[in-house]
Amino acid sequence: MQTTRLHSCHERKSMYNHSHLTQRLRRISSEEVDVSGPYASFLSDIIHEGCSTLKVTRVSVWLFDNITSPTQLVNVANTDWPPGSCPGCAQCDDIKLRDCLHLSHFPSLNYSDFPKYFQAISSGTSIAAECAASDPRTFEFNHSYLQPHGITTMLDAVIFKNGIPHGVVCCEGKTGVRQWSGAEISYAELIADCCSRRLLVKELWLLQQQLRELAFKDALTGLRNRRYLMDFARREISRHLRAQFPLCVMMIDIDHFKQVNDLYGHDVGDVVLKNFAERCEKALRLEDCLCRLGGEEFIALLPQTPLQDALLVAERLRAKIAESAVYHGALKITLTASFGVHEVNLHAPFSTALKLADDAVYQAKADGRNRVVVG
Ligand SMILES: Nc1nc2c(ncn2[C@@H]2O[C@H](COP(=O)(O)OP(=O)(O)OP(=O)(O)O)[C@@H](O)[C@H]2O)c(=O)[nH]1
Repeated sequence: MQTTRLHSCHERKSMYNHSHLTQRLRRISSEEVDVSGPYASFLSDIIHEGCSTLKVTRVSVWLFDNITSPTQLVNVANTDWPPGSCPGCAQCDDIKLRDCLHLSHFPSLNYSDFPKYFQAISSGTSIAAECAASDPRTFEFNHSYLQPHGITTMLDAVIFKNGIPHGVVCCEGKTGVRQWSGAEISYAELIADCCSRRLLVKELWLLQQQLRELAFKDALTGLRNRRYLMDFARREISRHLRAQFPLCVMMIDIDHFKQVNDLYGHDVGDVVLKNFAERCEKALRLEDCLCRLGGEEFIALLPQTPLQDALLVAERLRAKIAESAVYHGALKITLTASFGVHEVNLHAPFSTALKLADDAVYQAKADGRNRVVVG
């Protein structure tokens, strides 16, 4: 036998409202197309929507400082703040806003001041505090916050990360004791879920950025690596072709570096390589791209530089390296380097330029080292 459950008029209305509200929220949350952008603006949009829909005074997002053993809740979004700003740095542009999310700019609550509230959030259950002043989970705010601001009722939905409570979306009202309906609680939870998803996307994006950074970086010196050089050169060649600018490569190879390792050990060799890279980087322009090709071999791409100028740069750097020593503890290590300079034929493959610069280094070594040769 089939049983039919008849919904009361109130329930039907509430169900209709709920589905109508969640549709709006789902639409907003689907608008997060540019995941590289600051998530603060996404959080701001979603809590403003929540504020007007739930007809509350304020909605804010708070995240634990440490998910496994939280000591603070940090307020990262608040409908009271003007869009695109955060309280500590009103001048912050989007980049800074994105970067300052973990800094002390934001208001925070300490576990020691509000232990019951922290414990309630850590339980993972939403807090529908009809009367915030008397609810055992929120009464700790009474004298310092609820009374001074006239807040009477609170609805807090927990934000999860990998199934563990990570923060809270806090909705506050001033309209006396308020009985929160199931639909309203679900709605607040949906806002919290949208926040957790956006936070996860943000983290994945940051990880991806870090991986990309690592893929193009030489681990020892922190300089760019060969992979970066090839990509950078492709773009620079195209730019230089269009503008008809000259482009030069300067290959640098430390002389007798094997002796440094043999005499002082590989660790000291590493220190010398790092120091060498720093000295070269300091001597070059910011727009010059210095990379470590591997071992004791480096290369710099010198944009908008004719051959004569590149030769001057190489000669200046060669002299500087030969004149100054590397100090490591009591050790004083002197170095020289051989240089191969070549003006890139913008119509030929970049690998040809690399080969010719390499040949010039080889020639410099053959001619006695510590010199600059044109390739
Ligand atoms: N410490 C250290 N040594 C490295 C690293 N990569 C390569 N080397 C060493 O660099 C040395 C390069 O030696 P060679 O290719 O013979 O060149 P060289 O001794 O500089 O001699 P010339 O180039 O002919 O002047 C080798 O001993 C490598 O082991 C590194 O990351 N750290």
